[in-house]
Amino acid sequence: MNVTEPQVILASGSPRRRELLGNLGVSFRVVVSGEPEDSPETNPLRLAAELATLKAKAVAALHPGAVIIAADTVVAVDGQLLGKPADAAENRAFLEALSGRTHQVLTGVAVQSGAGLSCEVERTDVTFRPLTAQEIAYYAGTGEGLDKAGGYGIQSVGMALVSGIQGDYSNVVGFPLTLVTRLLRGAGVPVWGQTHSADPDLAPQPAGVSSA
Ligand SMILES: Cc1cn([C@H]2C[C@H](O)[C@@H](COP(=O)(O)OP(=O)(O)OP(=O)(O)O)O2)c(=O)[nH]c1=O
Repeated sequence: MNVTEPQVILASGSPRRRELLGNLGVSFRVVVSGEPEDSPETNPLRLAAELATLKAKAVAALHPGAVIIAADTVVAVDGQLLGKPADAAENRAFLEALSGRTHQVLTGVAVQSGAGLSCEVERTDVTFRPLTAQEIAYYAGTGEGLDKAGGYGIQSVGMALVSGIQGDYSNVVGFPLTLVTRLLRGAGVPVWGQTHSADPDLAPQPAGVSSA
């Protein structure tokens, strides 16, 4: 790492986020905030932004001077919020709610740096094919969805539940790479060796909450 580059901290215990941030060629270390992810917020977009901001600020308070990046993923179907299922029974209930429908995956990304806090939310629409009771019981029995919002993992066995996706795939896995790239570059962190991009979609934008 160049000595003038800011120190980057990923405020997340998620192995998916660690792997995806590594793919961007960013040198970083991991510090998990341990903040409880509790909020009375019922709007999925605002909830994702609020929880990502909470995680980033908790770690920023302990590491002033570093650039902190945090994220939070929530799933919403027909106005119902689905977090991580508590057990296999709740995982089955989530899969029943998602079966044959299109749901929204929203990931809030918060970057705290000397320039302040930037937080935005990326949205991807995912459609599940209609599932039989046997398929729901089978997938819930794998346990794959228990540590994941919505109770499934699109990157693994759960891919077979999905009939369509509209938007950024990496967002569903919990780390929307186009948004992450833009926010990190806006905070002066090189991604693939660059702090700027000719692509207008990747140009730094004013801080705020928006959906794609
Ligand atoms: C829908 C879906 C979610 N997920 C994951 C992404 C997130 O890691 C997780 C949602 O929980 P989060 O609370 O966003 O993240 P986390 O608890 O895993 O990690 P941390 O709070 O420390 O950053 O669900 C998948 O991996 N695949 C999927 O298809």
